[in-house]
Amino acid sequence: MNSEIAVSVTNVFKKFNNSLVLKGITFDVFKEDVFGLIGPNGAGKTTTLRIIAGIIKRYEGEVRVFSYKPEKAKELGLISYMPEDAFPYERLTGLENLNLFAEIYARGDKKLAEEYVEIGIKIADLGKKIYEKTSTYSRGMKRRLIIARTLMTKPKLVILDEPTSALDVESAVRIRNVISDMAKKLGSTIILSSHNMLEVEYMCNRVAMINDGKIIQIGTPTEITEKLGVRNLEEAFLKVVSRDQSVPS
Ligand SMILES: Nc1ncnc2c1ncn2[C@@H]1O[C@H](COP(=O)(O)OP(=O)(O)OP(=O)(O)O)[C@@H](O)[C@H]1O
Repeated sequence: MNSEIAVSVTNVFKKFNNSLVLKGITFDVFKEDVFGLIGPNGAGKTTTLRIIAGIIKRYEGEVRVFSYKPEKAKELGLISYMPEDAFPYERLTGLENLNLFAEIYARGDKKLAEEYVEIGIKIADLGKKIYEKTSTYSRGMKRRLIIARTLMTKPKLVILDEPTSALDVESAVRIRNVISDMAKKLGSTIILSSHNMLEVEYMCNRVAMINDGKIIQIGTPTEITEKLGVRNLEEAFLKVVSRDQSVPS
């Protein structure tokens, strides 16, 4: 496993309207990790991802992405971020969506744009549907196209906010496989968020559990489950949360 640090998050605090939503978050992500940030609704996953992606710029603490500040890493094109509510352009076909983004990211290099699209078509794996307007796509197909669009430019850091939320089992499994597969093939570092702990256990080599703006466990899924003497990450989460709540602060 690679032990070079891709992303470091050190003692990060974030307030929204005087309400503290991140309460001193610290973790490292290693190069080529598929790193899962897991926790319940409102725990602070999206806020953390948006800070790493260079979208939220005001916070306390230090974040580095390949040694750069997130804004700089974003400017250098090192980060590709997929928000939870990302959708393709519905008036365009799947292929036109991929072409559009490939042209933007290739900055005039036609050959590179073609290469991106070729990779995108493979990742999306939509068959003939790729030639149809995305307004005719199911939710799972749209998600596959968006993930293809996010990964096809071979970014050094891919950030996926809830990549499989609201998908049926079959679509979720396909997307999980694409993510695990592409991480290996493209050599990208991937950070994803999810509240589905079992899926994260399957997909990620390292995870951080976040609850109420704090990291409560970090490690490989096996390290965490063995340390806590439980069968899976769901049980681990419940055990840590109930233990924390039973200790007066
Ligand atoms: N722009 C904002 N303004 C005010 N409060 C915000 C803003 N963004 C997030 N919050 C609050 O910060 C907290 C953490 O939200 P965040 O979206 O990071 O959680 P999450 O773990 O991603 O949740 P979910 O799983 O529901 O997407 C929540 O209480 C949320 O209401």
